[in-house]
Amino acid sequence: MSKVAVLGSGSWGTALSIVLADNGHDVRLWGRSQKQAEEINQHHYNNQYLTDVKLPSSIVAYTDLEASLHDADTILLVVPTKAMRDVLGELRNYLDRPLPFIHASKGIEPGTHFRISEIIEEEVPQHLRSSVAVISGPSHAEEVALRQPTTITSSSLNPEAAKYVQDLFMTNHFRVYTNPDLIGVEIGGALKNIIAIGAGMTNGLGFGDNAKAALMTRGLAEIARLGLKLGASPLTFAGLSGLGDLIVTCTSVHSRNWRAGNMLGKGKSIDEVLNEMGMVVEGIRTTKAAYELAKKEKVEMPITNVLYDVLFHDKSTKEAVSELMGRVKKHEVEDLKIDPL
Ligand SMILES: NC(=O)C1=CN([C@@H]2O[C@H](COP(=O)(O)OP(=O)(O)OC[C@H]3O[C@@H](n4cnc5c(N)ncnc54)[C@H](OP(=O)(O)O)[C@@H]3O)[C@@H](O)[C@H]2O)C=CC1
Ligand SMILES: O=C(CO)COP(=O)(O)O
Repeated sequence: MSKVAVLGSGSWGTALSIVLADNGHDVRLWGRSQKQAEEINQHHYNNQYLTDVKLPSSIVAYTDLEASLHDADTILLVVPTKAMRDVLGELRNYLDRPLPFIHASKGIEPGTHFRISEIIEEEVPQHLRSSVAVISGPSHAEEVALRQPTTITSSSLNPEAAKYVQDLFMTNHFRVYTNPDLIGVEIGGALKNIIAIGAGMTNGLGFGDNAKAALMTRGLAEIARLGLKLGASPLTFAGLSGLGDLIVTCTSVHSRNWRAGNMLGKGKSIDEVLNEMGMVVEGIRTTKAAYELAKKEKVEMPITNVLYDVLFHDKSTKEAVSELMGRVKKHEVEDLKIDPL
């Protein structure tokens, strides 16, 4: 059995801690809030992030990062993307041995356009990490915490590391596949959040299922277009970390990205939305990163581009829809220009 330091005690870190504890692992769940740590250690609840879910008593909460890492043999990072560098920067001061790093966060960093595995590689010296892996797929914390059937993918450039993650998490209600396409898995997980904001927005504007299906399908096309340019396999985008996660995030009331988009579609400002959410909406920052990356790579991403203007340049949501619907005529599948019979 492993001793896992889970860094990030929000909804997803807590839900994954339940999976690990159910599998018999020792979990040290690190977060910033003393009040929350006391609630977990004394009463076995994290009600701020997972209301009314009783946690296994083998989950021990920490606010001292060094103490949480003391005898850990595995690190699971689950903080929002914007906090990743700060946490890694502190963590590396407390390690004196190489450990496997796993992350479960979904984002791309604006400016550098790094995926999270790349941020880990930059922040943690090689002699302190034995491998880097990601776990990603259609998995709302609220359902995982209730032990409802969930499937997910683990990926690493090191096949043994992906298998280690599979063994670490796999239970009879949490099924883990492996996929060697690290770029595709991380890009799919991060970019589906942009499309989910758009899907929520169409709902807020009063549109129905046709608009949602259109955004999801054309959204997947542009995610795959960028992913392929970056070296991902096209098949990954049809898998759990691509289409699977896109479906769950664009159609579930649990999705914070969908809910944020829905509020924007109803006319709320971005500041009002963020104040009301109280949880991370990764798609906002990732929209900026993907917008920049698409420009740099010269990849056409029309949905990302209009959402960038809505989120960062006050374009109205109605204008965004007209702009998308009024684009020049296109082939649906760029490479498939079959001559008519
Ligand atoms: N929720 C889900 O269903 C899923 C989420 N994810 C991904 O997991 C990642 C985490 O999301 P999630 O747990 O849902 O987010 P939540 O909003 O539920 O919680 C965020 C957590 O991050 C902590 N945090 C915020 N800023 C910092 C910081 N600077 N340093 C340390 N800790 C910080 C918060 O602490 P505090 O309370 O002190 O502010 C809180 O514990 C995201 O990348 C998300 O996309 C992936 C799959 C599913
Ligand atoms: O990634 C998720 C589900 O797989 C969670 O999505 P949200 O961050 O939109 O809630």
